[in-house]
Amino acid sequence: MNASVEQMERSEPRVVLSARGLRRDFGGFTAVRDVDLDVHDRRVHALIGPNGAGKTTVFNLLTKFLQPTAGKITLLGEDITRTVPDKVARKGLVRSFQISAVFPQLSVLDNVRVALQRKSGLAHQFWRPLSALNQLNSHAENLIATVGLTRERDVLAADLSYGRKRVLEMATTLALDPKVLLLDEPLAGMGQEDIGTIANLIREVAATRAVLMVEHNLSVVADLCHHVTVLQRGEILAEGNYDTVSRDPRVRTAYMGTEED
Ligand SMILES: Nc1ncnc2c1ncn2[C@@H]1O[C@H](COP(=O)(O)OP(=O)(O)OP(=O)(O)O)[C@@H](O)[C@H]1O
Repeated sequence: MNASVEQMERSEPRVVLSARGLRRDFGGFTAVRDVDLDVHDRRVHALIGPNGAGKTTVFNLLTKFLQPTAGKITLLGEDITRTVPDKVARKGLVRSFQISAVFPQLSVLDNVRVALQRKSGLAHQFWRPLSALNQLNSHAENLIATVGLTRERDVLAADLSYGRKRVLEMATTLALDPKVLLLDEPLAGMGQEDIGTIANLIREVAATRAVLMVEHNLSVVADLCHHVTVLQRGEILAEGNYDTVSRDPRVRTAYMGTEED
């Protein structure tokens, strides 16, 4: 490792995505209010809170699927408050399970190749046969190995179990090489074995990028996340590492009766 890389590894990770004074009104109802958020490179950041707290709305605001009523959003130092979703994704802010569609009638390999094709700008060559994607093969094989799907390489996506499908979605998302990865309840509906696989994958993925995730499974949040932001009724109730927020009496009250911990 050269000296500058080593220094970067040791230094405090930089903020890659930030929001200031984020607010969203729906008619007379304020779903998100005064939200300040800093998401750091090489860190897993969780957004948690009881049902209706505003987590999905914050995700939709950050990915520009919703326009904020007020506030500012910055990605890699650039103001993206008024940028359209497609452009935000191309700048490196990608929400998994959003634009990374999995095609059921394509194999695992072809799904990843198609995703890589989009990233490489070959997408406009749609009239070419699938064999035109061969140049992307080795990259696709690497990605499939990274997520642990090598054995299922030639299996149709439709024939994968639910958990393995989510792993494939992760691969197609990573094909876009996001700088900031937003994961919407990545462990929802999964069995214990798949939870372990996806959790390890998220940890690996965050070694080279930022991850912001909405997650209800608090033991996974405790295990995986460096930083936790707790929302309640659209506002930030508490933030810090899991130990700090889980000991906060306000957080315990907010969760009382909705989560066991
Ligand atoms: N398009 C909309 N129009 C009106 N109200 C909305 C709209 N979208 C969300 N809301 C309201 O905003 C509040 C926050 O909703 P949001 O879906 O962001 O919460 P959440 O924390 O993601 O909840 P959950 O954990 O249940 O998914 C809720 O009261 C919801 O009813």
